[in-house]
Amino acid sequence: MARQFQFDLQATDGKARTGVISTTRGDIRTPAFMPVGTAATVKAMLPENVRATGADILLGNTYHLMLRPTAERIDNLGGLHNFMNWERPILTDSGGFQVMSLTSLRKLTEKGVTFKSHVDGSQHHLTPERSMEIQRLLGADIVMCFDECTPFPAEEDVALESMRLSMRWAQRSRDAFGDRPGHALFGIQQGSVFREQREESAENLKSIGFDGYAVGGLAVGEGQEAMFEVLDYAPDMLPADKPRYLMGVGKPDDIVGAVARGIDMMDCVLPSRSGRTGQVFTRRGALNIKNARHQDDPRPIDEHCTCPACRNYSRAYLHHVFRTGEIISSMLLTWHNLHYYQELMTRMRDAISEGRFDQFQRDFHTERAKGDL
Ligand SMILES: CNc1nc2c(CCNC[C@]34C[C@H]5C[C@H](C[C@H](C5)C3)C4)c3nc(N)[nH]c(=O)c3cc2[nH]1
Ligand SMILES: [Zn+2]
Repeated sequence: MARQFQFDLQATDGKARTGVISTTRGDIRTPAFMPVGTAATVKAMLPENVRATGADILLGNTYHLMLRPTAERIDNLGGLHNFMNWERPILTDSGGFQVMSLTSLRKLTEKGVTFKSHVDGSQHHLTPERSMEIQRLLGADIVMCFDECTPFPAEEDVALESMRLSMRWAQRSRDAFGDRPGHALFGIQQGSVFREQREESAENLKSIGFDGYAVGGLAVGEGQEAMFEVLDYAPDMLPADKPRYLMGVGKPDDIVGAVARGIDMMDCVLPSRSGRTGQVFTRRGALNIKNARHQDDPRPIDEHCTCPACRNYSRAYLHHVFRTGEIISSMLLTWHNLHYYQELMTRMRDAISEGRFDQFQRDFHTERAKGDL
């Protein structure tokens, strides 16, 4: 039977790679940026418009959906793809990251995490086994191991224990996931900013065996310099023939730097969440449309951009509808940001295919140095 989840590397340029992950629900062009669908929706976007920006895969939200409307209800309604009208691949995180960042009343033990719902205060237990069941009920094409994202900063011995817990949970996740053709399970490397711990984690994950490997425990406040220092070696510890997913990244310049260091997949709330706060991304860097300086500006956000916001609206208009709190503001700014991110991925894939990624990186930073936003 044709392998249902297949990563075909098509070109490399230095450490940067481009290829295609073929799945039963469609192909994912890498390097890939995955927009975030928080509670079964990419906020302010219709799924067909998310697709129009160029997205091949979305993120679902295990933590929110398990609380409301519950994974069982979504399963009874035909799964998350059907529920949110997105028929292409969906990746779901395992829920642990959110529990640690959203809930205060929680207890972490070898078994898993016990916490109180921020929705109605009800008590919940998340374990590797329950996380695998929830992600199966949601119907995710790519499932993430249940892990603990080690907080930053962490003492070396604390980070070591945290990583080893995640590795025991990775084995339990693998065992509970079972054999599910057409569905993939990704392991998550931990080890904070400690090289030997990153190595031990990678070796542990490789001995268990996964369809893809995530670099976890980054973008947690360490800053870009420290993150790039870890990315200078951590991805290389993971199998070269499997997708490498950097979790929670990031700003456009983080993304370019991560791709240059061998990362294939990324997710971040930034383009959608910041769009709703007026922050928009351009080749020259980010600007905030609510700034009064835009109120008479007839130009589009970015004259190179072909998104509906840049084709049909001025900065003055976008400034106005943001200031007046019009719903169209969230729609247009989110659409522009997601389009900008996908266009950045397209430009990187083309540059890697044509062996000119170094030139792409130089041009990317030169453009941003020009200012005149
Ligand atoms: C921002 N920095 C960062 N993120 C991280 C995430 C979440 C990735 N995004 C998924 C997520 C998280 C939230 C917000 C949206 C929807 C849904 C809930 C899934 C994206 C991480 N997730 C896991 N399982 N492990 C990590 O080490 C980790 C490290 C991160 N460092
Ligand atoms: Zn645009």
